[in-house]
Amino acid sequence: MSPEKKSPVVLSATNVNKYFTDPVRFQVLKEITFEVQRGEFLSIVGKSGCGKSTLLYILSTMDTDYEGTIEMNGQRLTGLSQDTLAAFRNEHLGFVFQFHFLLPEFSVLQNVMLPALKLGKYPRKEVEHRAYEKLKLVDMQEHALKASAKLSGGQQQRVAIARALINDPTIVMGDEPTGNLDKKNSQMVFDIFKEIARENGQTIITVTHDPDFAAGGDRIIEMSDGAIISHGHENSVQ
Ligand SMILES: Nc1ncnc2c1ncn2[C@@H]1O[C@H](COP(=O)(O)OP(=O)(O)OP(=O)(O)O)[C@@H](O)[C@H]1O
Repeated sequence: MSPEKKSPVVLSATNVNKYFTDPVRFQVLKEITFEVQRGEFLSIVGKSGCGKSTLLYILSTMDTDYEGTIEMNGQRLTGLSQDTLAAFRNEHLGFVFQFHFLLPEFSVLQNVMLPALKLGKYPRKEVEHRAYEKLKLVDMQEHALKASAKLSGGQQQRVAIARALINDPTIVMGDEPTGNLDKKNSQMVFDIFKEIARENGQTIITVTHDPDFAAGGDRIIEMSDGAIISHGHENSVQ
């Protein structure tokens, strides 16, 4: 693809280093530098212990104890206060984990509405309308009024995706989002991610051990021993 056709960069990490000191000091991330484009579906892979989750935790803005620079949406995030980062996260980032972390006693609809109520950008009625839209996207609208604890694992993960999407995040981050799912549900999660990247230009950054999931995206970054050893092929994001 020619450079002028490239989508804008939504995330850049520059010379990111991280050390753990317990029980002994060791460098867990080594000079991590890469960019991610708008609408790109990126997977980060590598052997267990190579530093994938540590990197994702930094990209998620939850870990601020690192060297180097992280920028997202053209904004330098490194050095910002915890409050500013929390507000940034809620507005611009969505998270899907291996375990869904839904509040079991709340309804599906309430779980999905929560991040939008916290954002405070829309009146409650509008939030409810948006939540139904996101539930429709993941084909869970018929379960909106059920307690989330009453759903199957795959259904709960789809609700967790709807919750991650409620504020229309620029970037959706996943840490093993299919790690706990069977093949059919994994495919469903993959299809939803693919659709929002293509249709809405949302960027997907996922740490995964699932080779099919990684292979179906636009690009694979491979890590080994705290460093990026392959940036993957030039993707075809328009
Ligand atoms: N809080 C911590 N303190 C000290 N060492 C840690 C801490 N968290 C992780 N580690 C170590 O850092 C290394 C990278 O861990 P990380 O969880 O990022 O790897 P990973 O690639 O995500 O592994 P997996 O695929 O098994 O989830 C591992 O050696 C791990 O034991």
